[in-house]
Amino acid sequence: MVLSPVLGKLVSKRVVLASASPRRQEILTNVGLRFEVVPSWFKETLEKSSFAAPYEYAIETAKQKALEVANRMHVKHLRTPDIVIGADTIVTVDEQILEKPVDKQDAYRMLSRLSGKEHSVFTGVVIIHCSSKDNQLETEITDFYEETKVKFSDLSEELLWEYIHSGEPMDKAGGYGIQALGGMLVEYVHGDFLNVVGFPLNHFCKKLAELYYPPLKHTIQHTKHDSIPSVDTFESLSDGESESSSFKEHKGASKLDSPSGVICNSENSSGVRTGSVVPLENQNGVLDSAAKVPSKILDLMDGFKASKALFVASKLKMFDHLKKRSPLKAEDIANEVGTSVCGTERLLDACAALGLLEKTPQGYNNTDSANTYLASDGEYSLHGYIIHSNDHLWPLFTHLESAVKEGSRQNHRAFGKKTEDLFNDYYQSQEVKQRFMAAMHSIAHLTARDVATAFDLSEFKTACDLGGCTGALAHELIQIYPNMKVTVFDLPEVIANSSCFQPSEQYTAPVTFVSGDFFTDDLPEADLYILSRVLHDWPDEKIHVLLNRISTVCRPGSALLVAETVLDEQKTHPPRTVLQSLSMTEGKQRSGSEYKQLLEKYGFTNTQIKITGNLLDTVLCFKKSQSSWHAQK
Ligand SMILES: Cc1cn([C@H]2C[C@H](O)[C@@H](COP(=O)(O)OP(=O)(O)OP(=O)(O)O)O2)c(=O)[nH]c1=O
Repeated sequence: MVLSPVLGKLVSKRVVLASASPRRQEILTNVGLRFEVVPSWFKETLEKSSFAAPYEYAIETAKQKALEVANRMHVKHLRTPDIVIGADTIVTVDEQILEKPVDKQDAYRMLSRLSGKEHSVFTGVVIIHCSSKDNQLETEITDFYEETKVKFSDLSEELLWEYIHSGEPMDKAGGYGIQALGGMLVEYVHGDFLNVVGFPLNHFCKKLAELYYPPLKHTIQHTKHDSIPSVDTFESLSDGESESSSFKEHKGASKLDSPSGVICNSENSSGVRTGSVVPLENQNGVLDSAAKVPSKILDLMDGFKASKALFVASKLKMFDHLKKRSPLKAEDIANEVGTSVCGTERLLDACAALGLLEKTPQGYNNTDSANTYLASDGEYSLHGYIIHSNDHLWPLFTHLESAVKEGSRQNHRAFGKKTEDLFNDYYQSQEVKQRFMAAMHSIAHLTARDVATAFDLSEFKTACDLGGCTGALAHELIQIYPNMKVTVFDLPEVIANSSCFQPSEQYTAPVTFVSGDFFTDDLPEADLYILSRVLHDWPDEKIHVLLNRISTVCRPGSALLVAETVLDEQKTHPPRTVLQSLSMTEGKQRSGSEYKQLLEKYGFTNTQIKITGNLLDTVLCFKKSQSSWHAQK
């Protein structure tokens, strides 16, 4: 995200493009945006004459398309996206709005009106920020439009019909596609070319920049406000929650039309910024001089301290104590946990500085996030995974230098044991086994909804989650698809310990647990097999055995759902997954095309990939009939 770092602000969000237009998908994919495509069902039938200007019609249509998708995802699929993007492109000539032609005659009518003339192409775009409050969908809508002027040459009847017979006009506004054969009809274009193709990318990036970083009032008159902000401005910001709160703060500021919150602090200090020694801020509040602070690099340098503070506070169950009773002073917590008062106070302050706790004169409180994700009994507790990160990943990563030099996992240095012995240990020590399962459960529970709903799986009557561990995904599946019967297949030691992770509610169709080794034992029959966070862990030889076995038991028409984080084709995104590879397992993370290729090798076809933008993406593929698979091999 070098050219338009503002798009990086969307990385941690569930972004949905409410459009079936392959051009829009391509434009946004090409700049590295990760999003889901959910075409809108809204019929483009608004009364054109009720709009004062054509662009108002395009914006309203775009808005209705996006709102329809946001509502449908919220109500029907129980998934509220963070951002829905909608667009509508129209062509106007002689004050008439032209949309997509309904048939060849209609295309002829449109193109002959455009022949030899200049016309306008308008794209209306809306960006809807969604949230869910008391199960109600709440939306904040931002819209804009872009106009591009296009002039056609005089078109002969012959050329016109030849073009129409090419089939190109039919799914395009005004009956032409400037990006392909239609380009030959065009004498000039004034304005954004991509706007004609269906998505005004430049204006979109500027709009996002305005939304996430509105210009400061005191500097705006000195700055030309027509460029996309510089790299540091956006990339230095962190992911996740803090991002959405920064969005709110800045949006609030823009509504009030005067700096407030974070921005206000920088303006207050502007009083001392008159001398030449103190660098001036640019329109985004970032220092402009050569002395500007490389905050991203500084954050990376300090990242390990923040991780360790989180790990230790979790290990000492400070978030659990604060969930039970708060506010608590440092001495109270130190007494409960058995730690020094001064050390505890420093750790609690660090957690408050990181936004995990709130500090008040009465003592410390958990934030909502700490209650949900950090307390060990939180609804989506990550406690298990945090402890695993502290006890297992941290020691491994302290030997990263050796790992890079030797190109291998450093279990021998970190734990004094070879990888195989360490693995066997997991199934001997009850405590380590429980800890590992708790870690897997944390992530599976947190990602279950995403994985279960990325595709409509209602056609499958039976599913088998191979390596399904505690059954977190299986339980989510039967909640969403009540007619589905789900089996969890995992090692006997895992199944024996899974009972303490079962949800308290009673389900009418319980999950079945079957023990076995998916490399050697018979796999249960199912219409849908699931491999969630399995493939990236194993070397190619093992994957060969596993996929071969699944392919053999899979009937034609049955499917395999793989849940993993799918890397981009360059394999540098998302960073969390790229960093995970540094633990040097024998397995590897893969890009979408690599998963597709791998699955095709084992007779799976029609591969569809859903990038959820969250922790796990999903790949769904179907078993080919035996004959066509063998014919291809
Ligand atoms: C003028 C012109 C339009 N187009 C396309 C862009 C849009 O996809 C289409 C206009 O129709 P739209 O209704 O804007 O979009 P769509 O139906 O393709 O997709 P959705 O409604 O699901 O968002 O015309 C070109 O591809 N090239 C061109 O030169």
